[in-house]
Amino acid sequence: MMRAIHSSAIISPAQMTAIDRAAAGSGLDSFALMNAAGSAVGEIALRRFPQALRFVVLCGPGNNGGDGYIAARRMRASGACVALYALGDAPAAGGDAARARSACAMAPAAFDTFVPRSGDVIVDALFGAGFSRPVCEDVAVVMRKVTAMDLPVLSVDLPSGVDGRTGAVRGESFTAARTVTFVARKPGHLLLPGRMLCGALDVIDIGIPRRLVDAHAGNLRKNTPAVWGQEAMVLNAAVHKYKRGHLAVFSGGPLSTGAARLAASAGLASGAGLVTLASPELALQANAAHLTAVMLKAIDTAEALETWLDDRRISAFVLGPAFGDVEKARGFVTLLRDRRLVLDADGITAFRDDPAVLFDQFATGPTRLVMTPHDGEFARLFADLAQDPALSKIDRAIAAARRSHAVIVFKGADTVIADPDGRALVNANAPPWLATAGSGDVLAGMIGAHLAQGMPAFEAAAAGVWRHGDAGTLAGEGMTAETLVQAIRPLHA
Ligand SMILES: NC(=O)C1=CN([C@@H]2O[C@H](COP(=O)(O)OP(=O)(O)OC[C@H]3O[C@@H](n4cnc5c(N)ncnc54)[C@H](O)[C@@H]3O)[C@@H](O)[C@H]2O)[C@@H](O)CC1
Ligand SMILES: [K+]
Repeated sequence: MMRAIHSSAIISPAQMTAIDRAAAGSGLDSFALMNAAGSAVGEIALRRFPQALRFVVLCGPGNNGGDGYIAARRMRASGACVALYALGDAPAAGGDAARARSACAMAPAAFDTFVPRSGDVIVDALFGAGFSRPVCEDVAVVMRKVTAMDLPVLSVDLPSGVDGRTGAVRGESFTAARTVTFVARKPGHLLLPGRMLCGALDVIDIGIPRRLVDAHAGNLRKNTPAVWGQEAMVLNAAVHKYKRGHLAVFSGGPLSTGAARLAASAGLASGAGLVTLASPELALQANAAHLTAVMLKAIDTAEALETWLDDRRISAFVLGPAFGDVEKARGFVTLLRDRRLVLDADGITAFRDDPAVLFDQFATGPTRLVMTPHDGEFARLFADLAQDPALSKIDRAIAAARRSHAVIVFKGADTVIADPDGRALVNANAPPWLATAGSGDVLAGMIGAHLAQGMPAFEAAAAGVWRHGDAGTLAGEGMTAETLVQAIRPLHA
């Protein structure tokens, strides 16, 4: 009776409200939806926490609490021991939550009388989509006690205290062992710190027709191969090496060549047909000593680069990893402005004093620039966006992409990929050990390879981020950037 959803859509709490209204407008019974939601929660609680001596259902004043009352009824009907506590005022008369509360036929005790005890499993139905202000101290105290006693928490929709739009914690929150949400994931399930607090996530179909969801969902998705797989080039024996793309990676000076070599080898492993390291004269020896399949070319000056660029078969470029010379970086970017380019690290920092100089050069024509900033680099180019507390990481990435005419890969454990046209993806397959020296250089090379093969910039970036996470998982804990490159799987593995 309960169906899990496998869609990659992510919908904001506001979009969820619009979907809700549309469902009511099309004649769907909103109480039936609440019944489906609450029953699913009750069933999952029974199935996943058979060790419970007592289920404690904590109900808030809104519809999240309504789901809690239905769950309590469902669990009681199966013979489980259920205790019910209500926070704040009774739900508004005539609404679904009030109806759920009276249908439950259990009188809830006052929230402040709850004393957690060993063997309790907490069903957290305090706040969900309507969470609107920091939790008060009474609630925070209970949250801290439950966490300190290590009691399992099953959260309804979201761990209470987590903002569904941003993933931020307001005041205090539960740390859930599982979260059951409805219709689709919300940003708070994927963005940090929310993601760390959700535990395992169940996304349940409560019977809202797909057409209503599609009509109100925006352009936000979870990053999966389904999003970019169509654009991934189908490689076969007839494909000439130039058709698989020629990627060029710029090296730093003699004492900082490793980062660019990592990017270059990652580009080759990701499927570029040819990769050339463009190196300063002084670093040629150091680079040559470590390269085999990657080719080497001396490029010191803007003039040398300009001549080299006559070769239009060089189909994408990576500039930034340990590049060092920011003035040279700015000059090179100007020459590369009509080419497909991944700008990372020093390539981003080079424009910190006047980001518009960079953005203007990519303002017209197809989207061809991909930037891969971590938090610090993002703040250098987009200080106002980085500092605006009202914005989520998704909002920031989308605004930055619009402003810079570039695909933005806003890195972190919850990397967001955004296109200037408003599409965005949140990535969720990266293991924590991917945060290691050189990992970003590998990512830049992987995205470069996809650009070189002709994938559109957004899909090239998304595929790079996903394959990077996949390789990290395969390489395992203790990996280094070198073993990460070795773990990159073929595009069509
Ligand atoms: N289609 C849907 O959207 C469905 C929604 N359902 C449930 O409905 C929930 C949303 O319901 P609501 O919009 O009523 O919102 P909530 O129940 O999440 O919260 C709203 C209530 O909590 C209060 N509140 C917010 N923050 C507070 C704080 N820090 N301290 C004290 N009180 C606070 C508000 O004043 C309001 O009374 C979802 O999370 C989900 O659990 C389900 O019933 C299934 C159907
Ligand atoms: K909740």
